[in-house]
Amino acid sequence: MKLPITFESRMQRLLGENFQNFQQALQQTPPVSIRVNRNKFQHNIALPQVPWTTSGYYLTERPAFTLDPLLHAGTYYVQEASSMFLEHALQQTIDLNQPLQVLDLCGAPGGKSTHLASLISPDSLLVSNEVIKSRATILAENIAKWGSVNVLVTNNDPRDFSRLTDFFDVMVVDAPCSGEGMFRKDPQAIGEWSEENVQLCARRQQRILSDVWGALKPGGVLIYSTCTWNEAENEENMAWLAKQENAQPVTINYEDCWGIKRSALHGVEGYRFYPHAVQGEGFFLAVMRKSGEAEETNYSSGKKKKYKLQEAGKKEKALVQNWLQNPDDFAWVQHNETIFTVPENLFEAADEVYQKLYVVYGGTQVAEVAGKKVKPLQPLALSQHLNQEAFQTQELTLEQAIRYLRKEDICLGTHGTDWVLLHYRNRPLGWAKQIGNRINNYYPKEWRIRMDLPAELPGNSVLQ
Ligand SMILES: C[S@@+](CC[C@H](N)C(=O)[O-])C[C@H]1O[C@@H](n2cnc3c(N)ncnc32)[C@H](O)[C@@H]1O
Repeated sequence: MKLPITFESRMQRLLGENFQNFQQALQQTPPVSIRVNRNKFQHNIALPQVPWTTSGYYLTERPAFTLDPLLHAGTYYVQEASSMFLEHALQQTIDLNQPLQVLDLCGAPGGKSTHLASLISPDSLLVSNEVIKSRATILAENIAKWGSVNVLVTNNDPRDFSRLTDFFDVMVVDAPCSGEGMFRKDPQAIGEWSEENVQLCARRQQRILSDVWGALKPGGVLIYSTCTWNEAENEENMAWLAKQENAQPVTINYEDCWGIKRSALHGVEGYRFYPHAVQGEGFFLAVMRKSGEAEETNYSSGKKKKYKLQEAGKKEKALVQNWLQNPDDFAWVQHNETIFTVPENLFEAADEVYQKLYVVYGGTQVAEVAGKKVKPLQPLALSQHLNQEAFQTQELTLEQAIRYLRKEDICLGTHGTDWVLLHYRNRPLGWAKQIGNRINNYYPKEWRIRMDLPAELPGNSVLQ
């Protein structure tokens, strides 16, 4: 691997005697890791654990993830191990049992957002944002697969968040960066690297931070991360924020044996992940707290409030409400023919977000209703709150599951005239409609597996 000279000399200065180990580590195969959705998969997992999270595991090799139906069922997410340090950083800075309003500003494809969705309490709201439209669609797909109901996916520019003053208790900014920490995993990134691009990224990150800073409550916490090592995009940006916006650095404690390097510059602390010292890719994280104290949130303006979220019609709701467990815990909302839910106690906060931002996906999409015709929607199949007893279910073999996920015809040898919830290893994958002895495949076209199949399908899921 040929590294740019200016990058090499900077790393030499940063790492001193460890530089040679660093260079050697860059020649090795990157570790592979997954994070398990404990709301969907509770069994013991006999794999080595990522030390800074309770749900991350290392695999010994990279399997063909796309051909594992359990990935599509949202039982795990393929995520680089260093990034999972977010969990430890959050646990050290905030009480995750209390109701929180959390923003993941640079959310796609969804690694940190699905992690946050697992960490926050059920009465907390996560707004997961992505500025690039096509990437926001992928983010929404991954959120729907994870199956949490308390997440809204938005597609907004950071500056739009100025409409939500003092709204969030926690803000995660996993900023677009020059990607030095990804050189091993993605050698193409080396060709795109330049000192000018580093400076450009650093300025863009400052712009992003000042655009969203007003949306963080006084006393709230910012978690800033990048997958790069230069100081301009990391400690220097945090020092700039401390000076510019009156933010205080927060110290994170952790085990020395984890191999994470603590850095300090201009009084700001950061946490650095190098491939020769940790089992993971390059990563930087810092935590800052906004000065001041939050005031109690009060959404009502005194006048009779006009909501953007419209209650579902009584008749429509009656047709579908037993499709979720504990239906009274949810506000049932209707937009045209689509019925979806958000947790009842988050309705006001969710409505505020719908009023101020462009929400591309919210809560759990349950059904489309037209007259007496109802069609269950894919996110319902993957929801953590689905009431499976309301449906006929059918277990698929691996081959049938892959055919279903490719949106091909499948033959089950069954008869009937109803919706069928298809399972793989007891976990819902999606819907089909039985019409006589035929099965209509309702897997979303945009989500289908497109890769060519190998001569033989891999027998085991990584979760076995
Ligand atoms: C490092 S990636 C985020 C990865 C994500 N947090 C995860 O864990 O899966 C950075 C994201 O920032 C988005 N982005 C690019 N330019 C941006 C900008 N000017 N403002 C906000 N986000 C931006 C990119 O589209 C990309 O999805």
